[in-house]
Amino acid sequence: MKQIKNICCIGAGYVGGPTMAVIAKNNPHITVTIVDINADRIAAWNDKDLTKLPIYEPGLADIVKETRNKNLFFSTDINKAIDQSEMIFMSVNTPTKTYGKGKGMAADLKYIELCARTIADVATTDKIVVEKSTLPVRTAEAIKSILHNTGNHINFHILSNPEFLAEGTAIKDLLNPDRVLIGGESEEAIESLAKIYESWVPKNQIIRTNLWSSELSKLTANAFLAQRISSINAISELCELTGANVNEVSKAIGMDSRIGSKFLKASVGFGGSCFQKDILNLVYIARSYHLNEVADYWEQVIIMNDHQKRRFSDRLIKTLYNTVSGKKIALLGWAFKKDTNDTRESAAIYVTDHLLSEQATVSVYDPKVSSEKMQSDLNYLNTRTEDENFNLVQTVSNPYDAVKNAHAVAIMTEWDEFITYDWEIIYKSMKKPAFIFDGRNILEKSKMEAIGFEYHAIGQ
Ligand SMILES: NC(=O)c1ccc[n+]([C@@H]2O[C@H](COP(=O)([O-])OP(=O)(O)OC[C@H]3O[C@@H](n4cnc5c(N)ncnc54)[C@H](O)[C@@H]3O)[C@@H](O)[C@H]2O)c1
Ligand SMILES: O=c1ccn([C@@H]2O[C@H](COP(=O)(O)OP(=O)(O)O[C@H]3O[C@H](CO)[C@@H](O)[C@H](O)[C@H]3O)[C@@H](O)[C@H]2O)c(=O)[nH]1
Repeated sequence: MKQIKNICCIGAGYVGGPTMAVIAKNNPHITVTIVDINADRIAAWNDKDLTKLPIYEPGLADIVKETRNKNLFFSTDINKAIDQSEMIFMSVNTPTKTYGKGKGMAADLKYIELCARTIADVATTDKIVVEKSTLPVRTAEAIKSILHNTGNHINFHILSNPEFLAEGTAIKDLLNPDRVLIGGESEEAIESLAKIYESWVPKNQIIRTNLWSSELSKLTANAFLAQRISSINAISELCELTGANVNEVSKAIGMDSRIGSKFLKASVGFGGSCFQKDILNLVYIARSYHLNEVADYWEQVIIMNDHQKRRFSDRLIKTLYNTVSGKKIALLGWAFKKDTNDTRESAAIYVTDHLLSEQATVSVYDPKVSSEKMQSDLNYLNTRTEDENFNLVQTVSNPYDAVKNAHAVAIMTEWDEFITYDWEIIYKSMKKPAFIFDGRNILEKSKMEAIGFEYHAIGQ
């Protein structure tokens, strides 16, 4: 088995940063260099002020502080880091394609292909190349073809090692993973990677499969997780019409050990950079094999999620006497879940866009998301001009400013601090009747009603 002394990770994002920091922490004898084409991102990772790291994750700054410039390095010198490493992780983004064949469905593999080509061009010694990005099943075949056709007689071994961390709990998940999955063809390469994980992960939790099972397991895990959310969200709509309470239904079914209690929280709809993209990709792959029933089955998870987001804003508008025109709506939360500054595919973006189209003005507070990010998320939708978005959406750094004179408060993210606010003061500062639309079911209905609010939760 090859002793790994130098690791390079291409992509200093939400996965590359935390994953490599944890590998470096647990393997002080290995030098880990994370590289990226984005110089600003690398500069932020190198910032002395740890509050300026490009990613907010509980516990991350401490590990970066402990390892940075000891055995963890951030750099833009991609070629040098590749050449000096025996093992290279590819942790670049694989977003949904926005052009050409497969537009809106397939994964865009241009970044991963560019990584493979750079490795092929630069490498002068044998390398183990690890797919850390989430990829369509059989991508390793294309990577192999690119690497093996360089004609420079270098041996490349390709492994699939998908990442299962969730944002907001990335460090906890990395330190105590349910399992580590390694797919590959070369036993020696597999064992070299397993050895790195064995420095903190129990051996029986490191599983080995063939390449294709590993690639497909990642898409399947996300499809199953998202499917649970869409399933409970589908039931939440029925609850609202029948007097059942979705929290009670979740608890009742979750205590069945065959079902399990996790991932049964009804919400305004799941967001994040992964679930939608990975299921669309799975649907695309199924269709490309002419498996239409399989594709339709998984596509329904997305259809249900889009319905849930739209249903939330429809209900808000309907309750506010069928119009929000000229009304101020306060949004608490913009991130796609608590404890992260990531906003990709956050339900808040789509709810805001719908409310703006109905001529509402929106005021937003999020403890970790910048005003610039909120505006750029809205501008990306291209529904209206940047100036219009800027004029209609007020982004504030104090939650009490967001709710002042608002007709309704919509809770979009389950940040813990929202529960502890002085809701009496909020009530007093709002227009009456004062409405709350709790997209995360985090507040207590009876308490809110006692204060005077008209309180609407999901599935109640
Ligand atoms: N975000 C998550 O929670 C999560 C969890 C598990 C798996 N994944 C998967 O991991 C992959 C990365 O996700 P992410 O959230 O870290 O993405 P990200 O956008 O935060 O980071 C990707 C980084 O790769 C860089 N990059 C792109 N092409 C490059 C190149 N050729 N050379 C050097 N750098 C390059 C980008 O500049 C960017 O900084 C995706 O495939 C995603 O599906 C993400
Ligand atoms: O019961 C639940 C659980 C989650 N959510 C929402 O679902 C979305 C995704 O949440 P979560 O899965 O916790 O975060 P991600 O960071 O998107 O992590 C998912 O996507 C990653 C990227 O592939 C995987 O690595 C993780 O295992 C997988 O959980 C968020 O909007 C949550 O608010 C709910 O609405 N109800």
